[in-house]
Amino acid sequence: MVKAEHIRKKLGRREILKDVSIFGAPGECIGIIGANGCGKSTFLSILAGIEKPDDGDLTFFQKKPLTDHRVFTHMCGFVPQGNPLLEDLSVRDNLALWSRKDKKALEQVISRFALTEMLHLPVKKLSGGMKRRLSIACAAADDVPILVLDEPTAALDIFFKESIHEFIRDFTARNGIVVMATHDASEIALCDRIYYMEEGRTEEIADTGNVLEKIKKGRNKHE
Ligand SMILES: Nc1ncnc2c1ncn2[C@@H]1O[C@H](COP(=O)(O)OP(=O)(O)OP(=O)(O)O)[C@@H](O)[C@H]1O
Repeated sequence: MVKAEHIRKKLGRREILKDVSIFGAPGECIGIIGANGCGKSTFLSILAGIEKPDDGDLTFFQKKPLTDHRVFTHMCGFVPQGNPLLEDLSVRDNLALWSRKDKKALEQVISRFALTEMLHLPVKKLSGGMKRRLSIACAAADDVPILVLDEPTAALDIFFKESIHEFIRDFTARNGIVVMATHDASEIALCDRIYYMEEGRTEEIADTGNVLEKIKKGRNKHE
């Protein structure tokens, strides 16, 4: 399982995260929603080991990543909001760079993400949708049990969106845990558990039918 408890984080002088807690069991897709700038990306980068929290704790399947950083590497794949790929390198080289897998296992990832045709291409020649798909393939290449995705399908067309949603469904069906920030209603529908973030705090939303109403209220408060 994934557990974040009472995470706090200051950026500059502002305390962006004041008390953020989430829980995810194997096979669950966890959604983090909330208005722009509420701190979703900051929290996800802590969950993926990119940033350190000022306070609070993380547990990944009884292991403590904050005291043993290797736990992040072995258990967690991360797709940040921006493009993490090296643009001048080929698709194959990006996959090899991100993964510790042997050649045979890598071939399976290439086939699962339908990347065969473009392996030799430099990343800079790919469309935005293909780059996103490749970023997720890189994050998932090592068969990690946890995937942290920051707005995985933002700005993608319906075809790419659906192919990434299919991957998320397949990953959780194989008992993986996905934690993702999203503003997308079709993605919210994929989630088994949803946390609403506002003013640096999270609240689990029991009635997922209420989600859009909640976002609207939060937005009005800030206008
Ligand atoms: N390095 C930094 N120093 C100071 N403030 C920062 C820094 N990085 C981000 N912030 C601020 O922290 C707040 C939270 O940003 P964050 O990107 O985590 O929000 P978000 O919920 O992911 O937003 P969005 O939905 O737009 O992606 C924002 O107000 C942002 O301006």
